Amino acid sequence: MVAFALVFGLMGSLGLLLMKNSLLPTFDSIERRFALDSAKRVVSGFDEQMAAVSALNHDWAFWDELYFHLQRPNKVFERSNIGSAAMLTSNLNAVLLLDRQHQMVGFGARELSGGVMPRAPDMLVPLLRRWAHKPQNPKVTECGLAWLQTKLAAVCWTQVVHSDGSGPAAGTVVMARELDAATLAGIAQNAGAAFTLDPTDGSAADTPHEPTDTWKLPDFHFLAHGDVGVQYSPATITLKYRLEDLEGDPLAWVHMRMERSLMAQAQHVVTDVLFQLAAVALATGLVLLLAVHWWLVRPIARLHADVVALSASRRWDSVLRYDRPDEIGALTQGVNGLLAVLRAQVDTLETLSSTDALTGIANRRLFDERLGLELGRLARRSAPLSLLLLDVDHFKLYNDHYGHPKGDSVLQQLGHLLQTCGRQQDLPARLGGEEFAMLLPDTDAVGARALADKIMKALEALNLEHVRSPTAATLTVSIGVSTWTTVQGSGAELFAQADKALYAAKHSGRMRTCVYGAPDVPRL
Ligand SMILES: Nc1nc2c(ncn2[C@@H]2O[C@H](COP(=O)(O)OP(=O)(O)OP(=O)(O)O)[C@@H](O)[C@H]2O)c(=O)[nH]1
Repeated sequence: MVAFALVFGLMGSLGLLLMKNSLLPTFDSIERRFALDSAKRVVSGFDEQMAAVSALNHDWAFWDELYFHLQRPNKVFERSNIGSAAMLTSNLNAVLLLDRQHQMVGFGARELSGGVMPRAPDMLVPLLRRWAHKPQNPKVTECGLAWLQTKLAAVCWTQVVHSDGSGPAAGTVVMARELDAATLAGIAQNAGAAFTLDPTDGSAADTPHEPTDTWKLPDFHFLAHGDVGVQYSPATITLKYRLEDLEGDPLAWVHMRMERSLMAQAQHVVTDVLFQLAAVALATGLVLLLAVHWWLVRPIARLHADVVALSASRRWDSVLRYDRPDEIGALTQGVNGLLAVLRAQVDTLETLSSTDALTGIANRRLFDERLGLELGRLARRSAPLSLLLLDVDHFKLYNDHYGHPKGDSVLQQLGHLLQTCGRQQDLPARLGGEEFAMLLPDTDAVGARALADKIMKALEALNLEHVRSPTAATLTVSIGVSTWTTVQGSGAELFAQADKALYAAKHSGRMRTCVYGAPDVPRL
C-alpha cells in the first residue's frame, strides 16, 4: 500500500516536473520572439521616418522649379519654398541646397525642439565627409541619421535633375526632419515597445551592459546594419540597437527594456497548475488507494483470515464463499479446489487409518474408539452393550496346509460374513491375526449369543474345508461373549471378560460360544 502510494507520488512528481520543464521553455521562446519582433518594429519605425523624408526629397529632386532655381537662384522661390513658413508646412527642420560643386546656394531652417536653430554645417559637413569616401549616387535618394545641434534628425539628399530626368544634375537638395519626442513616442506606440535614446558619447549609457546574445535584424530600406544586443535577466529582456550617422559611425543607442511579464505569468500559471495537479493527483491517489484497499486488500485479507481459521479448525469440509467474477473470485475457487483435494485426502487417510487393509472392516483403532463411545452411551442410558470376540480354530494348521494366501482369503470371507450377519449399528472389526470382534450396541447376552450362533451357521454354510483341523472337517470359529447392562469398568475390562469367555470356548473343545458370567466360564 505504502509502496503503491510512493510509486504513484513519484510518477506524479516526475510528470509534473516534465510538464514544468517543457512549459517554461516554450513561454521563454515566445517571449524572446515577441521581444525580437518589438525590436524590429522599433528599428523599422526609425527607417519609416527616413522613408517619409525620402519621399519628399525625391519629389523635390525632380521638380523643374528647383532645377532652374539651382541654375539661376530666384528669391521668390527661396522665400516661398525654404522660408520658415514653408518649413512648417512641409514639416521639415532644414533644407540645404547645393550646387554641382557642393557649394551651398540656399538654406532654410525651422527651429528644433528646445528653441535651437539648425545650422547648415550640421548637414553639410558630415555629407561632404561621406561623399569623400562614398560618392553621391545619381538620381537615388539616400538617407541617414545625424545630429542637428543636439537633436536627432533624419537627413535625405538627392541630386536635382530636370523633371523628365534628363540632363546633368543641377545640384543637390538636402532635407532634415527632427525626430522629436512626439515622433519617438509615435515610433514607440506603433512598435508597442518603450525605448530610450542615448547618445554614444562615452557616458555610462553608452555601454550599459555586455550583451549575452545577439539577434540579427532583417535589412530595412535605410538601416541595413541590423544587430541587436540582448541581455536576459529573470525579470527583463534588455535590447540595444546602435544607430549610425551618415558616415557609419555610432550615433546613439536605442535601449529597449521589456518586462518579462509573460514569464512571470507563466511561472504563476505553472505554479498554480502544479498545485492544482498535485491536489488532483493526491485526491486521485487517495481514491485509488481506497479503491485498491476496498476491492483488493480487504477481500484478500478476509480470504487470508478464512484460510488461517480453516487451518486452525481443520474443518476441511468448509467452502469459502466469494462469488466475484474477478481474480479474487478465481483465487477463492482455487482455494476451494485445494480444500476439496485436501478433504478427499483426509477422507482417504481417515478410512485407511480406521480400516483393516485385508478384510475392509474396521481395525483395532476404530474398534477401540467405538468401544469408548458405546461405553459413554451405556453410562447415559440403560441399553445393554455386548462384545463378541471371535477366533479361527486351528488357523495355524490351515495356513500350514493351504498356504498363507488361502488363509488370507478365509479371513476376508470371515470379515464379509461378520458384516452381513450383524445389524447396521453393529461394528465388526479385525483386531489382528485371525482374531475378530463385534461390538453390539443395544444387545443383551441372549441377543449376542443368537448372533454368535448365526455367525457359526453362516460359516458352516460356507463349508470351508479344513482337513488338518482336529475339531471338524470344515473351518470353525470359537466365540467369547460378554454383556454389560451398566458400565462396570473400562473398555479393557469388558474386553478382558469376552477374552476370558473366548479362552473358555477354546479350552472346552473349540467351535462353540461361551458367555462370560456363565458357570463354565471362570471369573476374572
Ligand atoms: N493367512 C493369514 N494368517 C494369519 C494372519 N494373521 C495371523 N495368522 C496366522 O494365524 C495363526 C494363528 O495361530 P495360533 O495363534 O496358534 O492359533 P490357532 O492355530 O488358530 O489355534 P487356536 O486359536 O488355538 O485354535 C498363525 O499361524 C498366524 O500366522 C493373516 O493375516 N493371514
